[in-house]
Amino acid sequence: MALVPVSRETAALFDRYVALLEKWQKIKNLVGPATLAEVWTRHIADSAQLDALAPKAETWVDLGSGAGFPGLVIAIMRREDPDFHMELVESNGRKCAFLREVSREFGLNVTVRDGRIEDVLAGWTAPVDVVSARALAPLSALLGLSSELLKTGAIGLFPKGQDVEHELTEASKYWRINALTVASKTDPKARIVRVEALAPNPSPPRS
Ligand SMILES: C[S@@+](CC[C@H](N)C(=O)[O-])C[C@H]1O[C@@H](n2cnc3c(N)ncnc32)[C@H](O)[C@@H]1O
Repeated sequence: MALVPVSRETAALFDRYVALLEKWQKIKNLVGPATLAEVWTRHIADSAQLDALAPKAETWVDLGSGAGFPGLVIAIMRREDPDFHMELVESNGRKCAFLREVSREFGLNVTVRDGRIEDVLAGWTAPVDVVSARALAPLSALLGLSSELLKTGAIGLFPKGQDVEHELTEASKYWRINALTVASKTDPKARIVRVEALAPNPSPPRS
């Protein structure tokens, strides 16, 4: 966690979170087994670095949360802010059970939406400050999934690997994107795309 320093209390909760993840992993296989050896850098710090990119966000929606990256990590960091609320959208029932268990045990202000992103967001009307997704889909598809939230003022935070420029070029065929990319603190080849505004490209390529 030297890459993304947190308070001693938050570090202690991360310890408990990792212990629960390791316990559940044995029977529920929540994350890629090879990634567990590097859980602190690969999952916890990699998720925690998003906090500083939206420090005033109060309502945050994390798509395809898996075992809680980045959504549950952010909810742990913001647990003392009474106005903060995290929505985790995940279609895998085992992962939802884990997300609910950690949220309940830590008393977090989290709602777990057990369902497909497309269905959960279809009827969404509440204002959202941030929409995030890590390791879910190419940027173009992420923008499609989250476009209604982004068009109504949410910012998007999408951690990406070394193909980020290609993904931005592809996505800009379909979208006018106002975005900046931020260097990752955990991986020198990775970047985080921060989408600040989105509109459809008026002349998308013909399919
Ligand atoms: C590769 S995992 C990434 C999990 C987590 N974001 C991370 O970075 O570790 C993708 C997750 O998205 C979920 N997922 C994929 N498509 C989905 C959909 N259409 N609706 C809801 N969840 C979805 C999967 O069940 C899986 O847990």
